[in-house]
Amino acid sequence: MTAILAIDQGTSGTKAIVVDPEEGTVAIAEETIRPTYLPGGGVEQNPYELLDSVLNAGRRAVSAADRPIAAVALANQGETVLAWDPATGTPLTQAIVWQDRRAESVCTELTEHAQSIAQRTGLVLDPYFSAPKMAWLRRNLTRDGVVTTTDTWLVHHLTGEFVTDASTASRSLLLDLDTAAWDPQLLDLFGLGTERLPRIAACDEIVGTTRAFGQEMPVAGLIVDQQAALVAEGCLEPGTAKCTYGTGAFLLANTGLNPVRSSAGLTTSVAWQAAGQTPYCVDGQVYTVASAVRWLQDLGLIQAATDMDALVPADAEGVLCVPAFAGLAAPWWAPEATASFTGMTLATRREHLVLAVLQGIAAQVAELGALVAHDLGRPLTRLRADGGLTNSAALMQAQADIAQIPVDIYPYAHATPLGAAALARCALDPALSLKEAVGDWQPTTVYEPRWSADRAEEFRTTWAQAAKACAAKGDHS
Ligand SMILES: O=P(O)(O)OC[C@H](O)CO
Repeated sequence: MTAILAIDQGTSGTKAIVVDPEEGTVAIAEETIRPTYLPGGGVEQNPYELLDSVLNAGRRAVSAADRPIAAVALANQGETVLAWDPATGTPLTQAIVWQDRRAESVCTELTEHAQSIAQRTGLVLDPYFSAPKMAWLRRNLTRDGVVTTTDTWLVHHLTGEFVTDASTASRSLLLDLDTAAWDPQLLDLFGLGTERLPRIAACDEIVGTTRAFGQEMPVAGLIVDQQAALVAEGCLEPGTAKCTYGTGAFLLANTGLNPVRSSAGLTTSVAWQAAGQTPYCVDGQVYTVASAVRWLQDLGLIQAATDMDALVPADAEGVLCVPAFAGLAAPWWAPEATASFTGMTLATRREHLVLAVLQGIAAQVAELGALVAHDLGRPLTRLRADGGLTNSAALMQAQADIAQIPVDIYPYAHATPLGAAALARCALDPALSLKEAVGDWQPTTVYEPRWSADRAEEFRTTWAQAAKACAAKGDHS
C-alpha cells in the first residue's frame, strides 16, 4: 500500500497526482490559480484560493485513484509568503508571490550587508527571496500573527503542525546554509528577530497526519517545487542539471554535499534533506516563461501556447527579446529591469516577435547553464527538461541550438509531484534509497543542437549585450 497523493502547489495552478509504485500515475487533478498583478511590481494570490485548490485537487485525485493512499506529499512555490493567525489559521494578508518586486526597498537598505548575507545563505540579496518580502509585509501590511512561506500555512491547515522543510527554508535568506538552521543574526538584520519561525523538517520526514483528503494519511515529502523536479529527474549526482519551464524557468544543478558559493552570480540552496544528508544545488532563474507566453496571448499575438510552433518562422530576422517582464535574476540581479525587443523594422511580423521571446528565454537559460558550468568547474554535457513548455518544439530546439547541448525531455508532465512523492516514499520506508524511489526514465525526445557553434556564440554575445542593457536600465542604485 504505497500509493502517494503528491500535490504541487505552484504559481499558476495546483496539481495533485496519485502515484502508485507499480502502475505509475493513476490519477491527476488540476486547479487554476490566478495571481493578481498590481502596479509597482506587486504579485499576489488569495490564500484561500491556494488552500481550496490543494483540497479540491487532492480530493479529486484521491477519489479518481480509488485506492488506499499511504501518504500525502506537498511541493511548494518556495518564496511566497503570507501572514496568518496561528490560533485559527486565518490569513491576515494576501500571499505575496515570489515574483513580487515590492520588497526591493528592504534589500536596498541592507546593501552594505549583501556580501556577508550571500556568504551565510548562498543567496543574493534580492526581493525574490522570502525574508525581504516578510520584512516588507511586516512594515506595510500587518504586525499581527506569524509570517511564513505558504507551505507552512498549508501544512498547518492539513495537520495543525507549524513546520517547513530545509529546502524551502534555504530560499529565505534566513538560513545558515552550512548548518541548515535559522540564523538569529540574519533574522535581526531583516527586523524579524522576534518572529516565531516554523520548525525545519527533513524532506523525508513525516510531519503529521491529515484527514483533509478523506482517509487519514501521514504528511511527508515537503520540498520546494524546483528541487522536487531535480529529484524526479534523477539529478542525484553532482554535476547533473535540469531546467523546469513553468511560470518561470529554473535551472538547478546538483553540487553534492558541498554548499559551493557561486562565484558567477547564481544562488545555492538545499537540494533536499533526506537519509540524514543535505545535498545542495546551484540555481539560476528566468522569472517569466509561461508568464511571457501568457503576455503574448493577452496581447493577441497568439491564441494559445500551442499555436507557437506552427506560427514561428525559422529565423527572427534580427528581432531580439530579453524577456525581463518581472526583472532579471541571476546573474544580473536587476529587479527593476524591464523586457526589451530590439531589431524591429517595418517588415517585422508577430511571428518574429513570438520567436524572439522563445529565443530570449532559451538564451537566458543558456547563459545560466554557462554560469553553472563555471561554478561546477566542468561544462554541462546535457540538460534535462520538464514543465509545460517542453511541449513547444520551437522552444526546446532553440534551447539546444543556443546552449549547444542536447536537451532530454522528461517523459512525464508531473516532475514536481513525482519528486515529492519519491521523498514521501522514503519517509514511509527508511530502507528505500532516493535513487530506488525515483527509478529510471528515458527521454521522450532528445533535441540535438542544429546551429553551428559559431552561430550560437554570435547569438549569445548579441543577446548578452541586450540583457546587460536591460539590467543597466533597471539599476537605479
Ligand atoms: O510555481 P512554479 O512552478 O512556477 O515555480 C515557482 C518557483 O519555484 C519560484 O521560485
